[in-house]
Amino acid sequence: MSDTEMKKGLAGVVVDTTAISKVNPETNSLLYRGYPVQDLAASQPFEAVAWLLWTGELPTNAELAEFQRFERSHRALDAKVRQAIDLLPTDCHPMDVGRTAVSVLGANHPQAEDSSPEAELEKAKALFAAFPAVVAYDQRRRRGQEPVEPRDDLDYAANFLWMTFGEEQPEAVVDAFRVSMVLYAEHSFNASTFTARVITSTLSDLHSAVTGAIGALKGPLHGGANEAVMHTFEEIGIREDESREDAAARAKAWMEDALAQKKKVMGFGHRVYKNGDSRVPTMKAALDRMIEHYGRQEMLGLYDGLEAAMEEAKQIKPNLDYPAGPTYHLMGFDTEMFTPLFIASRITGWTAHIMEQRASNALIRPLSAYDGPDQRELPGA
Ligand SMILES: CC(=O)SCCNC(=O)CCNC(=O)[C@H](O)C(C)(C)COP(=O)(O)OP(=O)(O)OC[C@H]1O[C@@H](n2cnc3c(N)ncnc32)[C@H](O)[C@@H]1OP(=O)(O)O
Ligand SMILES: O=C([O-])CC(=O)C(=O)O
Repeated sequence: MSDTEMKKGLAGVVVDTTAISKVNPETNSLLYRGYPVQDLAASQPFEAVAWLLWTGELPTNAELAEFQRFERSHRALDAKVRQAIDLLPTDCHPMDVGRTAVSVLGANHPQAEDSSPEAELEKAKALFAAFPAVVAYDQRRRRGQEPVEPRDDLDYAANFLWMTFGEEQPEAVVDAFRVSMVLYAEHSFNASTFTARVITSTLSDLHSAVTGAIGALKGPLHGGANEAVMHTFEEIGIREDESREDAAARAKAWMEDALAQKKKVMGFGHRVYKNGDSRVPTMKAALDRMIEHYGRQEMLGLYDGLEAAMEEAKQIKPNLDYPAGPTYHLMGFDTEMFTPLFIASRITGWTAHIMEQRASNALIRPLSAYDGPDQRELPGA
């Protein structure tokens, strides 16, 4: 690329190095600090994956136990955050609630303006621990339900579901949720992470960078796609008593019609992976387990029908948001809450990148090619 060549959307441009994750479209693989993501999803608590992303190594048993103690003692919904959320309408988008909550947490953090590595790690851990209560509180207030206090005998994933639904969830459900958290945690220089890095590159603070990242994640071309996938399913119509075959046929017809109208269908395609998203097989397996658990074969029909029709027409593969959306639906989350779940997970990757950017900073400021009017004189001059 010459110095002046323009790359719209920065497609194909390498902006910096990172040691946090490796997205490899050739081998269709994703490594977090060298470990295949599917191996982490098969064996690690989400707390251990967060630690890995921040520090570069999996925690020892003692480190994990200490971090889990910290996480459990920082779970309760902050009173000021609760007040701020209560000022927001119950029909605003839950991503606005998440964005506001992080902003309030930043404004009230005693080390808000301390960007030392120790303070950054402390803030990342506290944010990781605090965010599930924001999602759970917001989900419940929208349903007119009282908040549920965290339980410190449950791990991150089990407690997240407990605070949201007020009932302990079966092991299979907790595990599928944990898997989704591990898979959503990190993906190199995606739009929201890049936003966090741009903000950090001005030497702004961690909570500002995460708040900006949430804004970038909200859009349907990025994290908002998991919500949009469910809107597609809802538009097609979810009929619990329908056979898998009938659901697939209706979904296929819907997709053919959408593509004939040149619509973009969320949950398909990816800027980096052109041959399938490395995380989809693991997330799809978790979805299959949920479909089995809840006895909802018609959901599989909708899933398969859309995927097959897209493959036939355009050979475009599903991305992670495609299996994640129906998984969260089956667990009982409202559709609008899906992208805040992505925030809860990606806080780990964002904050790891914020620390990496700060440790080796250069202001991120690309050039633009001007295509406005030539220099001209003011009228009457
Ligand atoms: C966790 C995540 O954030 S994963 C991404 C989540 N986002 C989505 O699911 C949104 C839907 N997908 C898309 O919009 C795109 O695939 C993106 C934005 C993710 C990546 O796009 P890009 O690499 O910029 O490719 P681009 O959008 O230019 O697509 C290339 C071609 O494939 C088509 N295409 C790509 N994705 C889709 C889709 N989901 N539905 C229909 N057509 C699509 C485009 O229309 C375009 O066709 P054309 O060349 O005939 O104009
Ligand atoms: O990498 C991307 O562009 C989007 C994505 O899949 C992610 O952030 O998980």
